[in-house]
Amino acid sequence: MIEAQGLTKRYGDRTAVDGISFSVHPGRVTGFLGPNGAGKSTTMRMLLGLDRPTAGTVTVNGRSYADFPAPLRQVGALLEARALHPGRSARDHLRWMAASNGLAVRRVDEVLDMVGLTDVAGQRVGRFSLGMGQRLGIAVALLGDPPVVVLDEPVNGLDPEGIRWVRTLTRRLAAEGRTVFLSSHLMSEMALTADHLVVIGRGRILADCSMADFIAQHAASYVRVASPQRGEVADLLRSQGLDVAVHGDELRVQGLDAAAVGELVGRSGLLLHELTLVRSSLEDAFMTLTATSVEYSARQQTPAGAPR
Ligand SMILES: Nc1ncnc2c1ncn2[C@@H]1O[C@H](COP(=O)(O)OP(=O)(O)OP(=O)(O)O)[C@@H](O)[C@H]1O
Repeated sequence: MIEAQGLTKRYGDRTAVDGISFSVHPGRVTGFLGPNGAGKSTTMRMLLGLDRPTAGTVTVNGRSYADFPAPLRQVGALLEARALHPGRSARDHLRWMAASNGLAVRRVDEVLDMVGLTDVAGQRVGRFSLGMGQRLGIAVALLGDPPVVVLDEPVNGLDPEGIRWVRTLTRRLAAEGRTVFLSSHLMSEMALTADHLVVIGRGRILADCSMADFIAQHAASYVRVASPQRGEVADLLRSQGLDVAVHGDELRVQGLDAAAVGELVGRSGLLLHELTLVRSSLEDAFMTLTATSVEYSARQQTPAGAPR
């Protein structure tokens, strides 16, 4: 389990992470979301002992990363493209990582197989594509068979097959009882992968809840209604106290489920051509929740003198 308590990082007068507390539990995939500059990478770097908190703590199974005698056995991590020796082969890179961390060299072929790099294991990593480099980074993360796996943007540079592979892999790691903590900009992918979400904006926690609760709380679903008698249907639904918005040829109705809307209209004898429950996506929910954080960071990044 990963636990952050009052975790804070300041760079000069800029607060990148502002006193956040959260827990990442084993047996499920926890997604870590936030707009650009929200503090995700800084949090992950502190978790992995690459940056020192200004205040607060972050621990893995009760200990700081720096206190683990063999960290790769405890926490496997993929951060943004790591420095690889371009002349070394993928297999040699993994062997070197295994040897320098006291891990069994036979594990190298197992992880090469797990990430689908067996056929190219002898090639120099300098000639690897971005996606192959990501797979190698994931192989390093899994080398020590760790109970906790932290992946920052693991699907970057992967093709659709690779993206699906990361989804299956992370879900399997969680099903094996591991703690899986994952960031991604691909919302549709995160919606399919994560069970739980921690969302940050401007260095603070905006949400820490299940995926289902997040979507239910932060984006509204509605019933799409199409009818040749649109005006009468709208009047009827409004007379029942429902919220009805007109969008082109369709009505968007909130306050009742599709079956109940259909029964109401059906009893009145009016005609219906379409009745569909439209569920909001994770992306809608994320945009709603983080709108202010995004505006803030957009303003922050406007160059001096540029029109606003
Ligand atoms: N070494 C540093 N020195 C100064 N400021 C930094 C440093 N690292 C990060 N920051 C600032 O801290 C804030 C959080 O950055 P961080 O990279 O953690 O965000 P992020 O959520 O990972 O964003 P992205 O999705 O763009 O990677 C940003 O405002 C960033 O400019």
